[in-house]
Amino acid sequence: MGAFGVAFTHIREDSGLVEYAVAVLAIYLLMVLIRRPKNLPPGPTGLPIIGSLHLLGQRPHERLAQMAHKYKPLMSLYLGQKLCIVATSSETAMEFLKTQDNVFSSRPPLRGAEIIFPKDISFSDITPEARQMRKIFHLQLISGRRIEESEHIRAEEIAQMVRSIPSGKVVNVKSCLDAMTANIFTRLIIGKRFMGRSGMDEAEQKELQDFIEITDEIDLLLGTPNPRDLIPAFKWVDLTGLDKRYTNLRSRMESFLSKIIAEHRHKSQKDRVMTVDTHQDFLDTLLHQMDSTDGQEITEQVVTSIIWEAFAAGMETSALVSEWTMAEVLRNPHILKKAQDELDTEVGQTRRVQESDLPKLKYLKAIVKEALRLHPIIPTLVPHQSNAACKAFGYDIPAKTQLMVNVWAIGRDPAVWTNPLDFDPERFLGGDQRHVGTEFAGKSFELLPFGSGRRMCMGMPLGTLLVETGIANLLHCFSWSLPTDLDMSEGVGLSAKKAVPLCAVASSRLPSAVFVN
Ligand code: HEM
Repeated sequence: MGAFGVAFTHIREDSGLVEYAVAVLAIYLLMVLIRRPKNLPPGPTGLPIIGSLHLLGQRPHERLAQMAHKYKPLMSLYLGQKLCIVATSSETAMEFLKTQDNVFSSRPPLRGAEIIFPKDISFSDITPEARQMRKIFHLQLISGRRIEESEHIRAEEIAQMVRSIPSGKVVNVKSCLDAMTANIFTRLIIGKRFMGRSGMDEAEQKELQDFIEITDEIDLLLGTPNPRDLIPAFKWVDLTGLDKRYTNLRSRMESFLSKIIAEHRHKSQKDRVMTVDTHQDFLDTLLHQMDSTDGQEITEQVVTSIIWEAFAAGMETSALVSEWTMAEVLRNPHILKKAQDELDTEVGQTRRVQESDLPKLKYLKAIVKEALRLHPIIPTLVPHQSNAACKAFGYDIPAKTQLMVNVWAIGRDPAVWTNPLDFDPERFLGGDQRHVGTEFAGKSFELLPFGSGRRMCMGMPLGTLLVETGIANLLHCFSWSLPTDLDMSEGVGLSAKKAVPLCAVASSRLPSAVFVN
């Protein structure tokens, strides 16, 4: 059942409330029909009250791509009562993310985000206050200087991951990537290492368990559409129980972090439980900012939002891209071989890959780019919203219209990509002259796994560095084979996860001394 299905199951369970809601909505609907704007892009008519929600199915990006065949690459539809436009071509994406980026750089208000992440970056409009947060987020976590300073963390965690992989046995590759990514992010952000530690006491195990549950719940709740966002008559009733879950989650996030803040404040770096790093982590710098402005600009509420947002935005996305990339390489042995040949030539067999090797690894980089084309983790981007009425392609788009850009469908458009469903890194290396200069940093509108323009992913340099170095190490250190046929299906929901975790057999291909360092 898709995320929309999950949300509406709760409604069906409480039929009394449904009757009440239907009566109120019938009246409301009449008013809406009378006020429906004219000259919109084409799209499905939709049903009363729910609009076209029922058409979205388990993987909305797939259904929207099918609908775009019928209604053209710019279509409009109602999700509940919310008017949405969907861009499904590089031209329409460019119109909204570049030409009219200033109009479409707002976010629609989402009840979940308002409660879970008040005063955040990703779900707020770019106000002067938010600009200040974005600056701090950039400077203290993901700027070039910060990335350079934290290289040792990524190197140590990747080394730990390859050491933990047993030779000749079936390995759950997804779990290895998840643990490595989580450790990098927890060390960068709160100076702690949670995963794969032995000898944890009860309090530490509880802390780890809390961390996993909170991050899973954030992911689940943000991926579950709330009828209150889509159908104004539901605004006053929490029919699905989602609001209660948001509030519970937020208080768990606060209490988890207040303990960590207390540790940061009251213990010296050396004494901190589980602390492994001596440099300032992201939380240290936020607390410093908070103290130096007397909490005027940055309050503990803001710190809580930004810290959890950094986990939510960077951790799972990077791990999922890594898993899809590995899966594509392992099901294409000729690509695996070519990548290993490149690694042996450029790095040799007497040491592991380091970040400084990456500029030489052109084929490896093309592999990651190709995985991002076929498997963008946020297939229709985080929703944008117009902050003023505008015209596009001859249509009238009212203010407060939601924009979805189906980057999943754009990356598979046969008019742009030759054999779009084939995994073919060569297409970026001269195999298709049209794509020799295609990149994913927001300038090539046929490849937008990080979006483009003002709301583009802020963490792209860190995310790609982590994915490329992790994948390079896994391919360099091990020969790989698949124990069974690889299931490449996508799970349900708004983000593109692999439905079945990747498992494979790894055998060491480098001398054992290489694994020690
Ligand atoms: C390879 C991994 C990643 C992928 C595929 C990815 C993808 C995306 C996408 C598609 C968006 C939405 C863009 C839009 O709405 O137009 C986004 C937003 C964002 N990402 Fe990433 N991301 C990744 C890693 C990271 C990392 C490591 C961080 C930082 C720790 C990060 C921080 C953010 C933030 C703060 C936003 C919100 C930007 C805004 O609303 O202005 N991401 N990301």
